[in-house]
Amino acid sequence: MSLYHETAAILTAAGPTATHGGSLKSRIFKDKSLKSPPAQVYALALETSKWSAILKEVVEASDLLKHERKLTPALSLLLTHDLLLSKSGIALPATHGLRVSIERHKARLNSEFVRARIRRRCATLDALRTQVEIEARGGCPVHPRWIRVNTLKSTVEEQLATTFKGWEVVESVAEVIKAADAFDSQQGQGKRGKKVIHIDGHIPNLIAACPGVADFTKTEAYKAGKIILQDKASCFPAYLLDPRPERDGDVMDTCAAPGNKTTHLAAIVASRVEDGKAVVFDGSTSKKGKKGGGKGTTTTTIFAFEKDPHRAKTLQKMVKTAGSDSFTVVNAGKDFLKVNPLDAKYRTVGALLLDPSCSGSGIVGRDDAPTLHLPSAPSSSSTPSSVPSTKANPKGKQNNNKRKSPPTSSSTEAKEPPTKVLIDDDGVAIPISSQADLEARIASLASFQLTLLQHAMSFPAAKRITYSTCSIHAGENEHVVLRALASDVAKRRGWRVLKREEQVEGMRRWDVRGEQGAMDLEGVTEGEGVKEKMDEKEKEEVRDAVIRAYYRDDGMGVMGFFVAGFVRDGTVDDPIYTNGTGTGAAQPEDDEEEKEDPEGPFVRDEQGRIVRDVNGIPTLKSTGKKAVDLKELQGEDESSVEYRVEGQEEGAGKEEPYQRDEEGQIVRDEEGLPVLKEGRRWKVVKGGKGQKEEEVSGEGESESKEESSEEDDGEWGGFND
Ligand SMILES: C[S@@+](CC[C@H](N)C(=O)[O-])C[C@H]1O[C@@H](n2cnc3c(N)ncnc32)[C@H](O)[C@@H]1O
Repeated sequence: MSLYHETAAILTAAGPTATHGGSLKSRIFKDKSLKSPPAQVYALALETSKWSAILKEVVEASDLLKHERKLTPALSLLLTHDLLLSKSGIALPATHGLRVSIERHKARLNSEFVRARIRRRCATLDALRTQVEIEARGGCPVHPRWIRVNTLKSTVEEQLATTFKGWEVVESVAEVIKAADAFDSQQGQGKRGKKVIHIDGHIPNLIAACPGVADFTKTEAYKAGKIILQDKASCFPAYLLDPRPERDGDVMDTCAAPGNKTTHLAAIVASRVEDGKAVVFDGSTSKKGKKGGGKGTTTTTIFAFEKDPHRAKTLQKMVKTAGSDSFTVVNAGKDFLKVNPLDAKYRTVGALLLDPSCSGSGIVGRDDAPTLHLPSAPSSSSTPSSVPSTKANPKGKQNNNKRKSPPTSSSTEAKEPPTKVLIDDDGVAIPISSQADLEARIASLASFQLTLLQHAMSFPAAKRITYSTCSIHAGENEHVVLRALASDVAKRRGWRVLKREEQVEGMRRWDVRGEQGAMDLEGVTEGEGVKEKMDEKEKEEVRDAVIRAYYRDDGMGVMGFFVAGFVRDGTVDDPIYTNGTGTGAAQPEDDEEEKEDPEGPFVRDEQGRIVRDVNGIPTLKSTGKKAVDLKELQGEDESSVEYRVEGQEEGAGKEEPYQRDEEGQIVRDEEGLPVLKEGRRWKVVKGGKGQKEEEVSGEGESESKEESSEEDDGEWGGFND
């Protein structure tokens, strides 16, 4: 198969029927069956897609597909591209059938191409080239290359002296954008970008560099994890979350791969260093009741979850390269929704970053193919002429009226492609052919995003959350925030939005805030409480609190993005965490018992606290003796337990479980109770045949439940909100 056939197959597989498989680049580079060099296939596919709107006009106006019935629409685009735009022409031998079939129409194709350029008011091919590049990025100018210096491994100073040695540091991002624009208009002419960088004024340790100078992925700094290529807007969530070990304890990144934000969190957490250790949590007051009475000098843990096992591998690699693996636990292939917030492992998680899958509509101009415009194939009834018509469409108009009816095709490629293929940020391609399609897709994503956010809100010690998307749709952004705030879990637990004046300095100064139009709540259904409960003042507070970024010519040079912060002060808490389930929630353990059992069966001290021995076992008021140690019973085989029913003869009616002495007498302890055979234990139950109701209530039960939750793997059946 030729380069052209292989590329055509790849391009058309990304069309209407493709719903998965990742970005164009990853599909090509992972395709082991390709005979042509993947880089060549990718360059051809990408460039032809960029030019396809113009090439489609050229192919249709010249009737190429009518005359060359062996050509498919995709092949015609690829060959025309190389014929008209590639310096080296068509990459086939001069006698190759495909090459011949296109070159015999060269004059006609050329003149249609000139017409297409003039229609676009471009005096030169270079001007047209610039226009095509801008259109391919959705009408936006080229952006700087954003580079985050990973402070776990390097410093801005070190990078200026090494990776950016010889680069000029300019005062504003606007100067970098200007240089980037200049480079953009010269693309394809072998020109390089200008060596200028700007140190960002909003996000610490972030650099904007002019593209087209260096391939940073090839630098030593990149390979060593000293620099990370991450758009400025994508740095907002971790920076806004502002995790502080002494205040927030452990941190969770709930949807983590590939790991840009996980590693950013790690760098921020570690930047709180004072004593050489990565992170120190002092186990202060709000953590009362934790195992061991607080973590003392334990390092903070970042728990990262990634549902997709393949993406999780990238995450693991990135965490390691960034040097944060010693305090990041990667839960590979783990669905965050199945994580039990009450699991003891997560009882000190105070800050969560939620960056779920979204429509990706803010990512324009990323390394993927723009929409492919395929020319219509001729209907099977039309008669091909053997020679190219030089008179078709003499006025140079677009030949749209030639085919008023939908194209009938002999080739599957001839099908009209969907209006747009929405490639979400996980690389999933969804054909969107109507506004209704788009709305349905956004609604489905929003419902999943809201579920994740409510789940994050249910973690007992959580006090801070950021929610972010790289979407521009209000349905995935402001609406999710408003719906989450109106939800039961938010109300019950006292979650509110992190106001602008409470945000970290750089984010406070970022002026692009929530969309006014989004506050009309168009598309949000009645009944969720948002429309009913939220007044205008509250909505305005939210609008000013949330942060947006747009991929457009606004001088910011960033991708489309959205982030909101949530906080709760922790004085309001959910009864589920304080009803004696022993989850380590904000309420002290003894208070929980107080609620459960105001009088209680246990001996108390003068302050009303239950008296316990070193093992935490309380003393029964009724007997003055220790309550039965359920902890020891935990995990034992039921058959090893002998139930002694109050008021009954011990062991009555059962196979004898007691020890006997040499004379055959039952061995008894000082209280007269028979001593059980080895491996057997007493358990006291209240009267009644076969009942196994434990005499020790409340706390004992909660202890055993807590233990078992510590042992499980954190999988969770769901939070019934
Ligand atoms: C937008 S990406 C995250 C990007 C990442 N935060 C970064 O900055 O590198 C969303 C990720 O969440 C993962 N994901 C989606 N649903 C998830 C879930 N329920 N639990 C864990 N991961 C999930 C997806 O597989 C995808 O890798």
